[in-house]
Amino acid sequence: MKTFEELFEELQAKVAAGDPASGTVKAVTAGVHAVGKKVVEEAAESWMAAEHEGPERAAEEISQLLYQTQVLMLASNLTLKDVYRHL
Ligand SMILES: N=c1c2ncn([C@@H]3O[C@H](COP(=O)(O)OP(=O)(O)OP(=O)(O)O)[C@@H](O)[C@H]3O)c2ncn1[C@@H]1O[C@H](COP(=O)(O)O)[C@@H](O)[C@H]1O
Repeated sequence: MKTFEELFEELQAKVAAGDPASGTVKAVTAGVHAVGKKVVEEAAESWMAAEHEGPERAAEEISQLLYQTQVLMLASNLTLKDVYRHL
């Protein structure tokens, strides 16, 4: 189990190191357009799971949405602080 902050720190380190085994590095390299599509896909899957598939499936899809959101932040050179200041 990891928190939102711990996951972002892990992904940031993988991107900074250019870890060749990392799916995140590949996704960030693919760019904002490709990552943005994954965010929209996971948002739709989260909605459908919450409405039709029950809480466990919804939690699973929402975790993927949070992950893809962090990938979009990295592809956009945004930090958690950049986002948190709008909360
Ligand atoms: N939380 C995630 C995570 N959630 C989703 N994904 C990836 O995002 C992609 C989602 O693709 P798909 O939409 O095709 O997913 P799917 O299998 O169809 O699943 P559904 O959306 O249909 O349910 C897959 O490649 C998943 O592996 C994730 N990849 C990584 N992480 C975390 O990021 C860390 C670093 O990962 P790497 O960068 O790959 O080392 C890992 O330790 C994990 O903690």
